[in-house]
Amino acid sequence: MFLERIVAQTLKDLEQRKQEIPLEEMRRLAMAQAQPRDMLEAFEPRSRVKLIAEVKRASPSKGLLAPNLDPVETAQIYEANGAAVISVLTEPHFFLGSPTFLTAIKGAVSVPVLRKDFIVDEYQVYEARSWGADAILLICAILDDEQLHHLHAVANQLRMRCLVEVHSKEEAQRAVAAGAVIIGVNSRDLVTFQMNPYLLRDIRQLLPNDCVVIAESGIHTAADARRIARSNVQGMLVGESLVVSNDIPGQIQTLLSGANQSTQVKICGLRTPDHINTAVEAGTDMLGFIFHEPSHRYLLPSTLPDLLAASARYQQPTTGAPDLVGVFVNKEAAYINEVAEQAGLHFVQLHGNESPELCQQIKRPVIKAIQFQNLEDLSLAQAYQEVSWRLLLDTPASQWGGTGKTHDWDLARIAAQHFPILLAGGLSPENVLAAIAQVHPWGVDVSSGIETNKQKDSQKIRAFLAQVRSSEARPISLTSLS
Ligand SMILES: O=C(O)c1ccccc1N[C@@H]1O[C@H](COP(=O)(O)O)[C@@H](O)[C@H]1O
Repeated sequence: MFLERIVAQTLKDLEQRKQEIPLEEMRRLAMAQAQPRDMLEAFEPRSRVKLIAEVKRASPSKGLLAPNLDPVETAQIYEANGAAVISVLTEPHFFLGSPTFLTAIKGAVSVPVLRKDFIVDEYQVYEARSWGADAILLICAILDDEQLHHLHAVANQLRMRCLVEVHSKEEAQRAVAAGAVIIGVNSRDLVTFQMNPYLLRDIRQLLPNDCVVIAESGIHTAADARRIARSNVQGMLVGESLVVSNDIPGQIQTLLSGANQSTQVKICGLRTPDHINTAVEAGTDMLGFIFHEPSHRYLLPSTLPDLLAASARYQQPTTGAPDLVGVFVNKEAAYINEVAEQAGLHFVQLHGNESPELCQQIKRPVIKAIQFQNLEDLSLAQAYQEVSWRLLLDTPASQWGGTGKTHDWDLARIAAQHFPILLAGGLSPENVLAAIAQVHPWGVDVSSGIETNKQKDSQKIRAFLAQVRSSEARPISLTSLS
């Protein structure tokens, strides 16, 4: 396994460096440094996803990426375009890095600098500080609990922050137990190098809300950035897609605006592989399935896995893989949890008059539909906001939802100023741009408006998504990122 090879090489190199500068001397050099910059502060305000931009010339999974990259110039471009932290590899054999890159970058930027190496020995922590690093990476997969606690403590004594990287639920629990406050979820399998786009969401649910969570690996497109933003992360660590880009400022803008300013789209009421394929191809973020029997869009929950298996585009492991949302009306919590588990749902949408207590019993993040009729309903929404992942505003109706009728967007705008909302009810390719401009929702949700004669219409699905994405093709200002 490549990890073992890197660690073995790291230990070999380390022995050499310890001969040149003994531990006591390295500790003294570390202590003599000026106070480090606080990486935790770089993630304020936590409501926005920040960028940790990585300087690297090569990687074990991809080989040479940018062998001639100028480390300092690249770091300065990153900072000038909104990166909150610069990550630097100093490992020379697999990443073509160097300690001189780190020291030179630290002197050339004003944001915190992270030493992102394979740290297994306290000597490397002192070394990192003596080179100017403000923070270090600790990889759970190469450390036992004792090492993790010890290295974390040494870094803290030096007032450095640690980014503690995890690849599994078990490692996430170990990181939390070690006192980690900044946790990186690396979605790339360390043995196969395969990406698991759903790992982040699964692990995020286990991490305390006050942790800073960083999405790591395979973040290339605006769709990837929107996907990680659905997992309530505070940062994304990006290397490859930046260093190989011939337009680094443009790529940073794509990712930051994808995470912070894009509109999430849910295409709802799907029942056929063709329409699922169309929605995925057109770039939807969420696929919705109606588990409410009276609806003409009803789908028997047990048929969802087969439906997805027959949808080639959903099966293709693209990094922007959409999330699955099951829509329920006034069902028991136990039933909802069972369906969610068996059908592999990522989110549960509760569209009836389910209580806040029931929302709390659901084992998936809840999207709670609210029929928002007047300003007094804002306090009702507040009660649900505490127990749901997102609030959905739909048009009040006796059949609960999917009416094709719009509601008061002025009221919706007021709600959107208080919470991130999913706007539903009567949206269509014709009116969705106006809705976004007026309400500024976190996301939009559509069903009737992409149907013809009560059947989904591929052309309308494409047109709807094209309209939403066209609203995002505008530059963002750097001040709006801070
Ligand atoms: O679509 C349905 O039949 C449905 C039934 C019961 C609860 C919710 C339902 N759909 C939700 O309604 C909105 C879409 O509204 P529209 O059709 O675009 O006006 C969406 O949230 C669906 O999940």
